[in-house]
Amino acid sequence: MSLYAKERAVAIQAVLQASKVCQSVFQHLVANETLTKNDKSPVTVADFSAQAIVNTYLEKAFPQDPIVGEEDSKDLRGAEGKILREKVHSLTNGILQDNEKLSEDQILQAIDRGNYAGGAQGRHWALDPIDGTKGFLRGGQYAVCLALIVDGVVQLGVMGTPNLPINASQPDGERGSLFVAVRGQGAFQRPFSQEQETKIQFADINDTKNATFCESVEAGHSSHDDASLIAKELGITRPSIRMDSQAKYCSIARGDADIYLRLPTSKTYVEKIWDHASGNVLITEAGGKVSDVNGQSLDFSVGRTLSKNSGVIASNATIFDSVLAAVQKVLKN
Ligand SMILES: Nc1ncnc2c1ncn2[C@@H]1O[C@H](COP(=O)(O)OS(=O)(=O)O)[C@@H](OP(=O)(O)O)[C@H]1O
Ligand SMILES: [Mg+2]
Ligand SMILES: [Mg+2]
Ligand SMILES: [Mg+2]
Repeated sequence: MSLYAKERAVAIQAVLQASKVCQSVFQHLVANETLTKNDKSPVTVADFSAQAIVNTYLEKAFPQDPIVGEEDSKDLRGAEGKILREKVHSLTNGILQDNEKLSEDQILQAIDRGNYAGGAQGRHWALDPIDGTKGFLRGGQYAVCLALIVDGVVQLGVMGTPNLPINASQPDGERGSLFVAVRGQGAFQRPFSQEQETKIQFADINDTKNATFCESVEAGHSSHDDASLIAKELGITRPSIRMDSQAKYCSIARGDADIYLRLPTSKTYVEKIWDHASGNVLITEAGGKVSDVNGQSLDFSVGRTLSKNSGVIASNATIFDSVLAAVQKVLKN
């Protein structure tokens, strides 16, 4: 049996079920189901349900493993949280099998298993139950992102992208893909609808002027102005692909585009490990390279955030040094 085979299988099942709950919530979504958290990012019933589902699957299979999850149950507790709690309860159980159903208390506990502080020792999971919540709300791209970190290094990443076309050249075709990578074992994609996996890799590219780059839809998450200066520096003439969520990592890893740019918009924002862990191993296993804007590897060993890093860039290994040089030239000016 290959290394992390059980973790891989459990993570796939957990992400698939969580992705289904997100699809189901979207179908039932009404505007007032959305909460706004203090950091001004929206959080929905689906974020909570997806975290409850993934954490429940992980607890069953790996009861000793701690989890760093984005959400906590604070807004679901007490009289104030009653309506939301009931919605999360019924939607979560709507996806789980009869023998898996959870009480309200079990859901709150499952969500709060995501409170681990992270760190350099041993193994833990990093979970973003919905990455790109804003994309989810606008019917755009979002991703359920789960990664296993061992002694500070990401070893396994699984992402579910319910709205991403399985084949980028057929944008109106079937949607819903899983992306899976284990360190040293390659990167793969499969549709939600069947288990057959296909190996994926970056597009062949030798000259940056033929590249396409991906960036956030939200200018507040990655500087669009700096990205356009970097594109000019690299001779890129194609328009950028603006896409919500870690689906950007999936897109470049399978060759739909070539470069991922996440350029700091403020000196104070610190990236979260769950926003980059699964993408990190997917990029490497698909033949790419990833670093922060200073050329440093992302350090997943320092807790819940990437406090030693600033921004993220990723691309095919062949053009990576040129991309990094252009990023540094623009950001130094
Ligand atoms: N200021 C700032 N800078 C950088 N990143 C930020 C910032 N604020 C929020 N976030 C995080 O961005 C996550 C969404 O990722 P993207 O920016 O790629 O998607 S999007 O275009 O914004 O939807 C989003 O993840 P989710 O909350 O899981 O959606 C946030 O963790
Ligand atoms: Mg969020
Ligand atoms: Mg996120
Ligand atoms: Mg999220």
